[in-house]
Formats: sequence, C-alpha cells, structure tokens
Amino acid sequence: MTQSEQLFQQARQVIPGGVNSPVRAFRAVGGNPVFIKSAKGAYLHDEDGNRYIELINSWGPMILGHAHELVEKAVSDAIQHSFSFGAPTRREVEMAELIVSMVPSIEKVRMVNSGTEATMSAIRVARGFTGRDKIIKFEGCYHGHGDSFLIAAGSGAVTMGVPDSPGVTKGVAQDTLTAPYNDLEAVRRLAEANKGQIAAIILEAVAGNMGLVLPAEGFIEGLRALCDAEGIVLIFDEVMTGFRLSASGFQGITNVKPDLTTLGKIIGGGMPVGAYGGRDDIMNCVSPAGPVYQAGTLSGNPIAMAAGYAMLSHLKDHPEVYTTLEATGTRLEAGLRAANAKAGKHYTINRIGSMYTLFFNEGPVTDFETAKASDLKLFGAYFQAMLKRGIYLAPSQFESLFLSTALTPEHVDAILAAHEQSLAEILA
Ligand SMILES: Cc1ncc(COP(=O)(O)O)c(C=O)c1O
Ligand SMILES: N[C@H](C=O)CCC(=O)O
Repeated sequence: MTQSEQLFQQARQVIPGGVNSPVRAFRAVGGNPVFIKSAKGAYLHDEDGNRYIELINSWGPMILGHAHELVEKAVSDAIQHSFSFGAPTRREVEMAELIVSMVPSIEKVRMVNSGTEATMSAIRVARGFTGRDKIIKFEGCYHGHGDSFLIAAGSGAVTMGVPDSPGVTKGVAQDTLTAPYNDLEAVRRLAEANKGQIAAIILEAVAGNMGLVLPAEGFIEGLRALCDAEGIVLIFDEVMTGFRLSASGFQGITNVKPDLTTLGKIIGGGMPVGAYGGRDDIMNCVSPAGPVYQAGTLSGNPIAMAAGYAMLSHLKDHPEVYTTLEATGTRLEAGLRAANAKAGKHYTINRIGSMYTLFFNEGPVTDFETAKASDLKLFGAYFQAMLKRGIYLAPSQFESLFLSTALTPEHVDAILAAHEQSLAEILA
C-alpha cells in the first residue's frame, strides 16, 4: 500500500469521504487521491516521494508558483507579531487601499475568510440595499457552498452529481432563479417575470467551474444594461479571475464594471481569505456603517493580510507577469491543439490567459449543457494517464486549470509530451 492509500484509508475513518473538500476525493476520475507533502515553484511532491508538474496551483492562488520567496518572507515576518488579534491592524488598511487602487469598481472593501463568505455576504448586502429577495445565477456557475448558490451549481457540486444540494430549504431555493450562461434573452425573461423583485445578478464573468467557458460577445454588456434599467445589483464573482486575468481581474480586460465584486484565492497568497467590495453607497450598507450584518473573528487575519499584500503588490508592480502567463498559455494551447489534431481529435480547448480547460467534447462549449456533453469516462482515463506521467490536473472535467509563472517552456514541453502519450494510451 502506498502512503497516499494508507492516509486515505485513515482519513475515511474520521473525515467524511476522507477529504475536506469533495473534489479532492478523485471520485470523478477513480483511483486514490494523492496526499501532498510539499510544493515549491512548479512542482508538487506527494507522501510517496513522487513529483508532479502543477496545473491546479491550489485552485488558483499560487499564480507565482508554490512557496514564492516574497510571500514566504511576508508570512515569516508577520508571524513574529502573533497570529491573530481580532482587532484592527495597519496591514488591513493597506490591503484595502491596495485592492481599491487596483480594481477601479471597488470603492470600499470588506475582508472575509473565503470565497464562499464573500459571495454569501455580497448577496446579503445586495438584498439589504435593494430591499428585494431574489437573485439570478447561471447554471454551472459556482459561487461557493452558500445555500443560495447550490442550485444548478458547478465545480464539486456537479462533479459529485449534486448541483441542487439536499439541505437547502425550499424557501431559499425559490429565491434563486437560474438561467443558462451566455443566454441574455433568458435573463431578460426572468427579469420581466420577476419585475421589481430581483436584488442581484451574480456571475463568474468568465466561468471556471463548469470547465472554462468564456462570455459570448455582448453577454456581459447586456447584463450591465439590464441591471441599470431594472435597479439590479450586478455582482462579478472574481474569486477565480481576480488578479489572475489582469492586475484588476476580468474587469481589467472589459469595459463593463460591476456594482459589487467578490474576491478570494490570489488575494490571500495561499492563506484562507476572501473579500467583497464595490460601490461606496452599496458597501456603506455593511455593519457598522449600515444595517446589513456581517462579521468574522479571523477576518483581516494579519498573516493572511501579509501574504496577500505581498502577492498583490508584486502583481501591481510587475505587469510582465501577465505577459509571461499569456506566453505560457499560448505555447501550451498550441501544443495541445497540434497533438489532438495528430490524434484525429478536435477536442474543445477554452482558454483565457492562464486559465484553460480541455473538454473531451468537440464542442463548442459555451454553457453548462454543452460542458456536460463531454466524455467524462475518457476524461477520467486521461487524468490517470497524465498523473502517471507526473502531471497534476484538476480531478474533474468541470474545472479550470491554472498556470503559474513558475512554469518554464521546458515544463510546458514536458506537459505536451505527457499529453501526446496519454492521448495515444487512452484512445488505443
Ligand atoms: C468563482 C468562485 N466563487 C466562489 C468560490 C468559493 O471560494 P472558497 O472555496 O474559497 O469558499 C470559488 C471556489 O471555490 C469559486 O471558484
Ligand atoms: N472549483 C473549486 C474552486 O475553485 C474547487 C475547489 C474545491 O471545491 O475544493
């Protein structure tokens, strides 16, 4: 038995399903999850001494690769002053100023401890601000595990076959209306049928939790116009895309500005952090400035703030990070397409910057339905074939992969060699 097998056996006795987040259990791809011991740069090392090239990067945060010295130093310096105070600190003011300076639509920001907390809080504020109850979300978008979002949810929820989770009350579920991603007409119909009742439209402007799906031309602009016309709060969930697609996230590469933005992942540099922010008048509803309650014992945690501040300042001062990531993504995408064509397959590859998904589906993949048409059995075989060759992919078709600046052209070539061999193996 390997160390990972032994640990998984132990884990199942004391942790539900043996993992602290469902997608880690490898249920969608079979086999035993790999237990990680350490990581540095572009590599993960497991408990059995195997090394993998990293394409998940902790589901996004490690944009500079693992254990980057800047973040490492910031954390070790911060630790000298204790780990949590539950009181205001200089660093959290600086962190808020930094976020506000980098994301133009954010005038005020509140730190929380996860992306889930950020999205839950953002819709509460939108409801408090508008005095309305309903929200619109998109099928296959995932906004964490808050009750209101576990309706037609992507990511681990669809991977485990529970996009509508038991445990969410009918009352909560009926306040979440869903539309197919990229279907503006469907959203307009919902808004018309529920006139004056919709507090917010929340979306992953680039969806990463049904696999990567890009917004169709005019979709985001149409949502903005609809929200303006109907007094609906537009929320971009940038937990994945924030500071990844540009130094100001997805909104840095489009003209559309949301009213509220949710953040997570990169802003903690790998520490557990989330944030939500946006228009001054909306954010002033948050307690103690206003009546909408939201709190947190560990919110603005000094270690997390130090890690996040080091990460964001680096991204702000080094725009070349994004050019490097684009070059890595371009090289990888071109190689994957060439290998697929050589194998006689024209699988869809959706990519933007350092995020991409290879769908086992000839596509196009433009929404949840088309993503679900992928050959999941083949994906599972591909995942295992790549893992065996030392490439660590997300263990589900319904996820994006994340590149880091630690990946060199040589790493990309190693990934492409493994890809070609894996395709040959699974298609034989
Ligand atoms: C777009 C998006 N929103 C929200 C979340 C929830 O974040 P967390 O897992 O930190 O609660 C995630 C990831 O899980 C995400 O990808
Ligand atoms: N897609 C999720 C976050 O981005 C995957 C992480 C998780 O659910 O554990």
